[in-house]
Amino acid sequence: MTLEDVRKDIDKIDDQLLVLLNQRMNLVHKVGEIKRSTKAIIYRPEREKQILDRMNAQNDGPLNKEAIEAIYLEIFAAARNIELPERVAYLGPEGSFTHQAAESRFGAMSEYMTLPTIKSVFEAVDTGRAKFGVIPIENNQEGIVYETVDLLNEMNVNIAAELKIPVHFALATEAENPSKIKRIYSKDIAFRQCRGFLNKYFEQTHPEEIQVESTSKAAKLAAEDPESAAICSEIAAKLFALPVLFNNIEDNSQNRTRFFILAKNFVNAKSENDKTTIIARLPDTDKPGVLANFLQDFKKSGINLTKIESRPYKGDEDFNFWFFIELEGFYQDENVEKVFKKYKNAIKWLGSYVRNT
Ligand SMILES: O=C(O)C(=O)C[C@]1(C(=O)O)C=C[C@@H](O)C=C1
Repeated sequence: MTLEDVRKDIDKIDDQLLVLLNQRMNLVHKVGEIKRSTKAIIYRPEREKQILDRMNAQNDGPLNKEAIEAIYLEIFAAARNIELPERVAYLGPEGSFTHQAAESRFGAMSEYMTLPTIKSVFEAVDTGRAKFGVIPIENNQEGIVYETVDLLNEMNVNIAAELKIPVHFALATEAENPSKIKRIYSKDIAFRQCRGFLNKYFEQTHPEEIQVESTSKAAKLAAEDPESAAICSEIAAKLFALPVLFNNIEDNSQNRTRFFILAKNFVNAKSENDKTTIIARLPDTDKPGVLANFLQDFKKSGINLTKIESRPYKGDEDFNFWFFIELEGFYQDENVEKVFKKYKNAIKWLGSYVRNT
């Protein structure tokens, strides 16, 4: 078979794929009409997960799980846009890891709002300027983002979904090789996380390290200065058409960030593998046993708590704390409901959503 022949066969398959994709989108359009008449929610992460699991179970390659997911997430995003175009706000700047996270879930067709602070993303969702908001909640190396936790306590928005993405840094530059690089731009945390790489490749030349407020700003500056490089995300390098010289230069390749997708008045349907996030404002936490008894009630009901963080009441003179808590299960599960009922005045439910591994 010649290259021409194979390409002809590929064209035939693409023709069929397009017909099938459009048939799928016609059905999605019908789903949209049904949902509009019943005022049902468009974004159904648990249904998307169910489809992905079904596809992966019957897949026998050569596409791997990640490739299937990437293709299908783009199909779902296009489908949601056909049902109803939804605006997505995310913590910028463009090219940030949050941008990457937002695109991985909402695809290329969605309308995005790039906002400068976590608070402004919450406000955009709260006021309806955006249907969804994407913000970081924690990094597995650096810990929790307290600003996000505090805003979840203060504002009234729900968690519609979580997603975790690997944090990979690239060295992007117009320079041909590391010896020509005189300056490196990046964020303090990125310099810290790539120290091993920097020591190895720049042991002789010691370029100046210039700290800027974001890795996308670093990419922008490096794109204007051929004697420099940026440590940035791949998406930022792409945005400023900056060639990537080295990929995955972080010392710890396990580095992952978890994001929440926020929405107003959002309730998921139960899936097979749910998590729930709540805030607990227990009275009298300075008295012995209050917190212990509360935690015991979860244990007695067989509920696994996966996270607990304590936060101070702002403006409070005493040392009282409220708690950010995550647990396994769905808010309507009998055992979860029972504990929630007992503490109904102390618990603020933020969301139950399908677990993203
Ligand atoms: O099944 C639905 O509820 C749909 O809206 C369809 C669909 C899909 O493309 O399969 C699209 C969006 C939802 O998030 C889940 C699934």
